[in-house]
Amino acid sequence: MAKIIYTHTDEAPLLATYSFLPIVEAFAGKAGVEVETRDISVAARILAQFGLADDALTELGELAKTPEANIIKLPNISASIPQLKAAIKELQAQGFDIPDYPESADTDAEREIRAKYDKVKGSAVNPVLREGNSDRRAPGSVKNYAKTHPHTNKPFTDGSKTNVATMGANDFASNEKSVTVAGDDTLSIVLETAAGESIVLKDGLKVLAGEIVDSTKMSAAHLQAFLRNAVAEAKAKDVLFSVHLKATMMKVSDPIIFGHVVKAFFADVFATYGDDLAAAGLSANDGLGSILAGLDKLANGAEIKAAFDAALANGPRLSYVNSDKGITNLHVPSDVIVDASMPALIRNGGRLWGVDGAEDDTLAVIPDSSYAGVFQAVIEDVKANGPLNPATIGTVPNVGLMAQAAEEYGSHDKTFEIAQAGTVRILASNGDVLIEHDVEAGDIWRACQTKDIPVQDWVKLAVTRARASQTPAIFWLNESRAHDAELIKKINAYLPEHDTEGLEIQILSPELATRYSLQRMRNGEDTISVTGNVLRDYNTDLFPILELGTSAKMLSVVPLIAGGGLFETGAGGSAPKHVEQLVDENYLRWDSLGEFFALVPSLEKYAEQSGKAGAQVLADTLDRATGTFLNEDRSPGRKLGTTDNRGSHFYLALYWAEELAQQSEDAALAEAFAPLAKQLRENEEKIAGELIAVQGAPAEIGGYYRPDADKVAAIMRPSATFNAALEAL
Ligand SMILES: NC(=O)C1=CN([C@@H]2O[C@H](COP(=O)(O)OP(=O)(O)OC[C@H]3O[C@@H](n4cnc5c(N)ncnc54)[C@H](OP(=O)(O)O)[C@@H]3O)[C@@H](O)[C@H]2O)C=CC1
Ligand SMILES: O=C(O)CCC(=O)C(=O)O
Ligand SMILES: [Mg+2]
Repeated sequence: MAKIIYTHTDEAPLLATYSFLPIVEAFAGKAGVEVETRDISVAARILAQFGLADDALTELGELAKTPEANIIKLPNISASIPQLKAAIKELQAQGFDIPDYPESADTDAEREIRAKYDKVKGSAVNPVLREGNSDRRAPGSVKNYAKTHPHTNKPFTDGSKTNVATMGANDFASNEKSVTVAGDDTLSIVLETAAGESIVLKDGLKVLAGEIVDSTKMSAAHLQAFLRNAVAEAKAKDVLFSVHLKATMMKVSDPIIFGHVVKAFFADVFATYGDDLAAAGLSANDGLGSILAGLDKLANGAEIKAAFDAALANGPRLSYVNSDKGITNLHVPSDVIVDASMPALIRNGGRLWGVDGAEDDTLAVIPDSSYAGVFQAVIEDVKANGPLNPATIGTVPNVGLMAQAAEEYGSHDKTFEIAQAGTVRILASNGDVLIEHDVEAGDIWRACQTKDIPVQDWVKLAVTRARASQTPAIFWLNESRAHDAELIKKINAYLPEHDTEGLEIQILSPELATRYSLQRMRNGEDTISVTGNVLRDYNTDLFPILELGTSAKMLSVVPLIAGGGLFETGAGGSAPKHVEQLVDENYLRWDSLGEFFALVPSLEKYAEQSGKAGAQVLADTLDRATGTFLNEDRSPGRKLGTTDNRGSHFYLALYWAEELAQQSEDAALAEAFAPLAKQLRENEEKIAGELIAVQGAPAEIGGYYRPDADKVAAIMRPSATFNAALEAL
């Protein structure tokens, strides 16, 4: 039977769910729309590994491959190792019998535990559920709202020293090699060491005919040299030093690169004390925060702490995530995530925050050059032409290739920090060498796969969106990159299968595509970016943050290849700092517009799947209610004493109930909702008052990764009047 699955995730979206889901359930129930929930939070996923919770993620991953899928997916934590350890500790404290994260994996038992936790680590949900390509855009109503209520993109100062530093050679971009396999096969990845030993890194790697396979490496020696130069450059130019990686989504490669940055920034400390730190199991990959927290275990911990302090004082000035709490850019690998951090920097006039909280120009280090040029191109444009004006600029929606773990999403089990020098080869089952790279110890080698069906679907989606919105579509691909060159061949083969008459469709390198899109944007024109997986991620924070101030207001749909729907909420993340604010002052700034937008196509899909016309009425009325919500400016404010997330849900419920009461397609629904609409309208001031009255005091939720359900429900639903009205529906 048709049903909508609403996911419980983490952090701010989870808190918001405790307020919004009861409204959804009450409204859906009246139209006979079945809503179920599944818990895919990092805590639940850990417990599932040890048989202590249902494995909802595997279940939903299977469902996503069927036409029945109708899943609403809120942002979830892609956990770094420090986050994973914190979650484990919290669950143990709550009485769950789960093992510690093994620092080393020397025994079979340790390896087994490590393997379980590795399944939870990093971007573990999205690649499983995203069995389709991505369609993310700002709905017209949101774009119009942004034009009439523009946020501020600050100007860069004259002579701003902010720039991106990137390798440009000896990195993933420049070392890439790629092939398209002719037939179905099973590949293996083998390292032949300089001493002549063959080590199988991975075998049983199934590929399908027409699949693009690529591999590449980042040279550790060149990465270190690049980073030492970048540290020196930041010092010489007297700007802040900041690094921008994706240690969550690129869960194997990027924490290693992050570790190199920590070691380069604190080169002298590691030269003197590196062995002591390693012996104590303190890894640079986990960040400065983890190292500092573990120093008290060491006999010479105080001495090492003093060395870190001296390095911080003498090195280039480091950028800070939270200067009040002394949290630097290098503290936690998951604190600064490039998709959100670079646009936030650009929106802020190219400035980040230093040790004293003061803003300054920064050297933004993005080691791999595959996509760093996109951010540099935006910076150069804004320096030359001034900030982008949200009141007048066009929009850049995205069609992104990500289905079936396309591109970097599929690299997790094929990324290796090479232990010994030699040659890594990808071998066909008949022994043919498909790709090979010479490697040194410490190099990061990785392979990606991109299946043909997702590429066909992506090209089709691009043409469909270009046609539907009468907007040029630009494929952001660099013909001199090996993988992109293979993709371009496919695009040239598949585009003629579609009616592209009268449409502008081009292939431009990411840098040129950025400049072209920005130029059109400044003319008020729209341009679809059709990209691979990583640029999908980057562009769907970059452009929304510049256009709308946030990516929370995006419509984010994943038409699943098997025919079902995955409806994501917004394009941003789980906003950890919002949880902090709720706990400190009982105020939740999370904007649920993404959830409202997701629910409309989900209800439409349900109507199609179940044949229940009432679901379509719910969708249509919710769509109109969301329009009123925007017109009436009911999104949460940022400050205490204004409507927060809970208040915004009340207003949505009010407008939705009124739309339902007024519509004439379904008389029974109109009748059912008339009393609720009346009651909410009559009690508007009282309910809004009850929701604001609780603000200002700390809120205890009984956990961070697995908060206490009753406590959160009480905190997120504090209006007795509103609760009673919903109850009576
Ligand atoms: N789809 C998914 O599952 C995603 C998950 N993540 C995960 O989220 C975590 C945090 O990632 P991070 O990169 O810091 O990104 P976040 O988006 O969580 O944080 C950056 C900022 O985005 C803004 N923001 C995002 N969504 C909303 C919203 N609905 N309402 C209001 N503001 C919002 C806030 O910025 P401001 O102050 O400027 O308003 C927020 O502080 C990580 O674990 C990451 O892996 C990240 C991206 C997507
Ligand atoms: O999968 C992840 O880790 C994050 C994904 C993300 O940032 C996005 O989809 O925009
Ligand atoms: Mg993203």
